[in-house]
Amino acid sequence: MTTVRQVWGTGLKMAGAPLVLLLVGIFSSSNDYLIYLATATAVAYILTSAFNIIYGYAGVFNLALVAIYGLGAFTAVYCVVQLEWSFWLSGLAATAVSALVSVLIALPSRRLDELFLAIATLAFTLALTDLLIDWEEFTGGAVGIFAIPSPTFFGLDLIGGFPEYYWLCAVFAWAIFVISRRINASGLGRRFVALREGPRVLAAVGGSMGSTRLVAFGISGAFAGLAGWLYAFFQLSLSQDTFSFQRLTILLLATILGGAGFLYGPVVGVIVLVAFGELSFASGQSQDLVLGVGIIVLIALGSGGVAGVLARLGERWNWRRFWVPAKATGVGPVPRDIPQQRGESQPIVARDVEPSELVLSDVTVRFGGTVAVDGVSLTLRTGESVGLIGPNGAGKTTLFNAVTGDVRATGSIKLDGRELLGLTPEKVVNGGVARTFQSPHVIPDLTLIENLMLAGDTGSVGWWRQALLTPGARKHDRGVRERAMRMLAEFELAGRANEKAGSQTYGTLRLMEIARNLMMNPSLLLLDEPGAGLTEHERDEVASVVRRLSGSGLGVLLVDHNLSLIRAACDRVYVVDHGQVLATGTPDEVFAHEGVISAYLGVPR
Ligand SMILES: Nc1ncnc2c1ncn2[C@@H]1O[C@H](COP(=O)(O)OP(=O)(O)OP(=O)(O)O)[C@@H](O)[C@H]1O
Repeated sequence: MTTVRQVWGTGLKMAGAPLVLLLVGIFSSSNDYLIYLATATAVAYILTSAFNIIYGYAGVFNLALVAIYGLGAFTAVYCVVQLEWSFWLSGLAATAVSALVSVLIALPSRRLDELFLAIATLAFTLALTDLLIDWEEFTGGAVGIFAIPSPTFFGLDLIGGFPEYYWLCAVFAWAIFVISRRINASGLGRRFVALREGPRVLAAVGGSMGSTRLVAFGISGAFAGLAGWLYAFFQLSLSQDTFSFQRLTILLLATILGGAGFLYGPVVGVIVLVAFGELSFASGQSQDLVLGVGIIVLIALGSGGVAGVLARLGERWNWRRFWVPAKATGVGPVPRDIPQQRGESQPIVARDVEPSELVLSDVTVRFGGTVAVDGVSLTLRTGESVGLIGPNGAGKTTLFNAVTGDVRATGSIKLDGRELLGLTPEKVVNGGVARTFQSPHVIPDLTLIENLMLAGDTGSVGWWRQALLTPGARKHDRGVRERAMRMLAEFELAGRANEKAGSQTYGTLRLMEIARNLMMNPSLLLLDEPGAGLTEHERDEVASVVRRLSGSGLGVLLVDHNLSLIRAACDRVYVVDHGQVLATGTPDEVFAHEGVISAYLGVPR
């Protein structure tokens, strides 16, 4: 039974899209209007996929995409009409120019937050539109360009609106679908998800917001340029309408209505919008009215659009054995043959940790007039667990933030002699210092194994190999998945690998966050209040995990208010108060220290 289902699933996956495109082509080839509609739908699908990659997968609201599409269309026509290049070369040029310009837009805005980035891309659209209209040689100005020559392929005319041109567009639509699916199931897809769900999560797993954004802009720009090229030779005339605001609205609507972030979202969205368009045509209503109704439907569907509704229904009625659309997570099936229980005798980190030393000297952090950390010096070596305690507001988290590059500090923070001050959080993580947060930084919509796999790509294959899911990238991916499963087993979480992080207890999430950090093979681990909000049993589990971590060679710096956890887990303790080190020594020594007792009980020193 399983085998039949597997064969059916694989067959559907491999042959489903080409079969649908083939049937559409055969069915509509005898009718001019239907073939025109089918071709327009295929081109619109490619453009919508471009927006789905950048917005649906990576969460970047890039309003410049329609302008990039227009740029691709005009570049292709310029290459053919003015430079007399071949049709195919013009497609290559349109795709490359669009990808390049898209990356150039992203470059100055690498560190902007979402809203400002959206405004920046909108400003780019306005500027490019004006520029293109003024550049008459390139765009034909306000009038546009007419009489674009039809392409030929080995003597065969590919005239827009005729079946041959549909087949060309169908092949490209299929290729874009395959690439989108591969991105969806790759490490690159995971990075996009992390970017979408929170840049701090991305940095915590060693990814760079700036470069992940650049890749998303590049890929979506290339898709949009390709769509522009196909559109230009389909219409055989071009005007400013190619990148009008109405087209932008339709693009947004198709992506969000279909289901942003879902592989099948653009397919559904484009089909629904084409149906709406036909409805407006048949009923004699204006397209704006139909668009308005579309937006109302969109609001009624809630987030996730049509694909989201199908996914919710599928989960409720257990349609999983048939088909349920899945949102991009960058994860394939979870292996079943991995041990579910940890081996107590085995260390958590199954590798030799390189000896490492973190040395903080005279570290100071100021927030305006507040000195949160005031000249702190401490050391942490591999193979030891060190506690950092102090009353609320003493500066413990700020000190963590200084080490991990989350706040500016003065003084010196050296890892094996290399200065960490001034490095970005992802560079610190990639240098071997990982951390957890006071409230766990996880992606609630992803399962536990998916959350772990986000961190499994350090030192991995390049982004383009991941995007194309080459054999090397596939092998790497399988390795990451198996390692994530083993890591979950080490924390006795393997049984919950497929459960959403959002439905887990604090205790599970804290262990999962530690496991995710271990996926990056750090030398030193900073744990910020791992015992907060846990039951006594869960706190004992955390203490045992910390002991096992330092026993297997890692250096652990542990902040917590629970002194029995600190006593059970730590070899040495630093006590801070008002940003300064008050005492240091073994747990027994510091807990007997008068100044520590008065700081905790609030008695004047
Ligand atoms: N981003 C910030 N901007 C301004 N002040 C801050 C900021 N972060 C921390 N502070 C201040 O710095 C001081 C130290 O705060 P911090 O969170 O590091 O203390 P803590 O020891 O971790 O406390 P807790 O145990 O309650 O988590 C506090 O006075 C806090 O108000």
